[in-house]
Amino acid sequence: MVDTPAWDIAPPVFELDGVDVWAHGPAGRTDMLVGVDWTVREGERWALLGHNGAGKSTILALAGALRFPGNGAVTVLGKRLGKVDVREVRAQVGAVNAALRVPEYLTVTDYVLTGASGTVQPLYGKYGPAEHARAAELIALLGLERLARREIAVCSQGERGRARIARALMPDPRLLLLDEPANALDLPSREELLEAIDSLTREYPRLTLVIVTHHLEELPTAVSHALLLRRGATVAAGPVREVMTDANLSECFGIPLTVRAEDGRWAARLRRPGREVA
Ligand SMILES: Nc1ncnc2c1ncn2[C@@H]1O[C@H](COP(=O)(O)OP(=O)(O)OP(=O)(O)O)[C@@H](O)[C@H]1O
Repeated sequence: MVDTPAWDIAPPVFELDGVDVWAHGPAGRTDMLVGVDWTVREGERWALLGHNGAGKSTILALAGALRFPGNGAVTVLGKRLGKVDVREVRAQVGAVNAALRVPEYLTVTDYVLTGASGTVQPLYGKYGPAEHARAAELIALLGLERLARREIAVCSQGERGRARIARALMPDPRLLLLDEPANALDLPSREELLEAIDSLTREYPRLTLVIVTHHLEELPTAVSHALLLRRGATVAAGPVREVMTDANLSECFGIPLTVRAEDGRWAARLRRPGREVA
């Protein structure tokens, strides 16, 4: 066997080393993450899968430098949380959460431009030709060209979702976190969004992506790796084809599942005894 040369290994972008996270509430202590080790390297596109309450959002909060671990070490873009100014880290991480409100009165272009200043309101004096050109490029990449001058108020949920991603990409982040990007989208909107994410990864092959979802059907073909969580602990992590097995997914979601891959897209359904698919 030939060893992989060191220069072939992409640098880590996000690392968890023995991470525990917990919280204390009226009902006592809740363990949110338990002994999680995870390394995400530049250009990898990870699916982060798990049942409700598995700890997915907690991991995204660590990756976005929005919270600290109780035990263990978290390193984002080479910076160890707790030892650096988190604002420096946050500026290089794009986070997209479908639950966040988008200002309705802005046009798609103005909304995307606000990503350059990291503000809710546009700061027009701060946007020069470079920012306008980048906004136009991202709007085209996310398939929103026709809507560039349209107000967000009249955009569909799918269009808003793609605008959120374009906005998050304005500062040219090295790590992009997508929290349930296809949540509540109808089928055409979901497919447009997944196509847009695939185009994005072709255009920016060094961009590192983490996509959180409960549904395998909501994963774009670009996904290269998967981390499966159950009750805050890792079930499996690694290249998507090795990890997304019936056994691992069944353990992850706590029900017997049959998993299929077709043209890079994934689907899962309940395995019924005596009705196994050949
Ligand atoms: N502030 C808190 N205090 C106590 N428990 C919390 C707190 N925040 C989250 N939790 C609990 O930690 C666990 C992990 O939550 P997290 O939001 O990371 O899960 P998730 O996988 O993102 O879930 P979902 O798919 O429902 O969004 C859950 O059991 C949740 O109830």
